[in-house]
Amino acid sequence: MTIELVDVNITSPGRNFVTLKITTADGVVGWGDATLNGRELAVASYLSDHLASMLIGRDEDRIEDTWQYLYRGPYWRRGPVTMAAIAAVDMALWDIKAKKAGMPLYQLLGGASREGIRVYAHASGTDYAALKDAITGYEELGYTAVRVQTGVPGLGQIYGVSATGPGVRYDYEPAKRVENGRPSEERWDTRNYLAHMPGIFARIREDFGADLRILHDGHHRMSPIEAARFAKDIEPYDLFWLEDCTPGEDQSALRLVRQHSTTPLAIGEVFNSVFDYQTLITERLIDYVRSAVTHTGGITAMKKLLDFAAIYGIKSGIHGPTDISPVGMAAALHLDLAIHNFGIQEYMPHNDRTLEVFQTSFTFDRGFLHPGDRPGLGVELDEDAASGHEYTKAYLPVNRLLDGTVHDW
Ligand SMILES: O=C(O)[C@@H](O)[C@H](O)[C@H](O)CO
Ligand SMILES: [Mg+2]
Repeated sequence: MTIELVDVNITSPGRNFVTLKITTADGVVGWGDATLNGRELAVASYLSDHLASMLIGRDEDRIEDTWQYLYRGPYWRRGPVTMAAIAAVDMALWDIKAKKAGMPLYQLLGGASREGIRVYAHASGTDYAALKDAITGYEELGYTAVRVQTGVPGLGQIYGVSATGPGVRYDYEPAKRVENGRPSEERWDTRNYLAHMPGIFARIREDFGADLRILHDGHHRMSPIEAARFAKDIEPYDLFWLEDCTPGEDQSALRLVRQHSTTPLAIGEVFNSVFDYQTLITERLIDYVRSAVTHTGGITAMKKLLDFAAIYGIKSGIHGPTDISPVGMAAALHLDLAIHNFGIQEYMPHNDRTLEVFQTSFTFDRGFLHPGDRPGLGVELDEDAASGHEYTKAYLPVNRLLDGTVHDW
């Protein structure tokens, strides 16, 4: 059969999502996530202005060939806009193939390698007391792993710290609706941060014991030598991982961190190709691959990337904040269930408005997710519900040092 219709849906049920819909000549519908936080319309244009006409009339079953056609065909390669567009096509074609087979996608990827997918939650607090409450709340829900972020003395609102207090469902997402056409700004100081954080990890270990998996996101803010010192300082607290300690472009920066510390390292949410990992994987400079399926060329590309990582003993830690739509999240869960070298999955539940627009079949039970057994990815977009939420510009903040210098965000 052939691809008959290619539609791009933009909706904003609390935040912006771009979703690709591919319909075959015999009426099978596949969905793909094309959401690129803050640059949504660029991917939507890439899909509708450039890829749609290339897809119509193609055989929907030829997923690998379509991937290569879209990747190698246009001469220009890689980059988050291109790779998110290719990812959306790839997810939609896998959704169609699995629906036609009458199987949940993970069956086509080799079947389940585990019973459930261990996830980590986002816990934060402006001070330690609030952070402790947030962690306690997640433990009560059965979570076995939490990412912890906290306020730093001397700094105001900073990355990763929820504005909502304890008891309110944690729904932190730093992309803010834009009112004057520009993103908001935050201030940062790495010295204050480095002085403050080790004590926070010490208190968490004291209060929660040895079992809890503790993760932390450095958000690309440290220089190589700062990251090396930090990773070494926090070794006694046995982190599950330290994420994005140095800027994402600089693969060799992690050599220095590695030489000084055994704290496990994760990186990759801003990567979009296996080539961004070439040095990191072959030199074993990281422990977890953080790519999003949505931003790294889809299921076809992620499966190859994770198989490559497996040869070097490196595991998955697929990106899953709320700027990945439920379609992209489902793609991650099917991979997580099927691959051998699964590490952990990030899980930031979508808000109720998002879940009215995207009907999901994945389930959460005491710290573990399962993608469900509906044929395909298991997520359907309700186009009527989606049409009620108009696109609203939202950007991640810009980060500056205390003297005003623009810094990594
Ligand atoms: O690890 C994470 O989930 C974060 O780094 C988010 O991807 C980032 O704040 C953009 O939303
Ligand atoms: Mg991150």
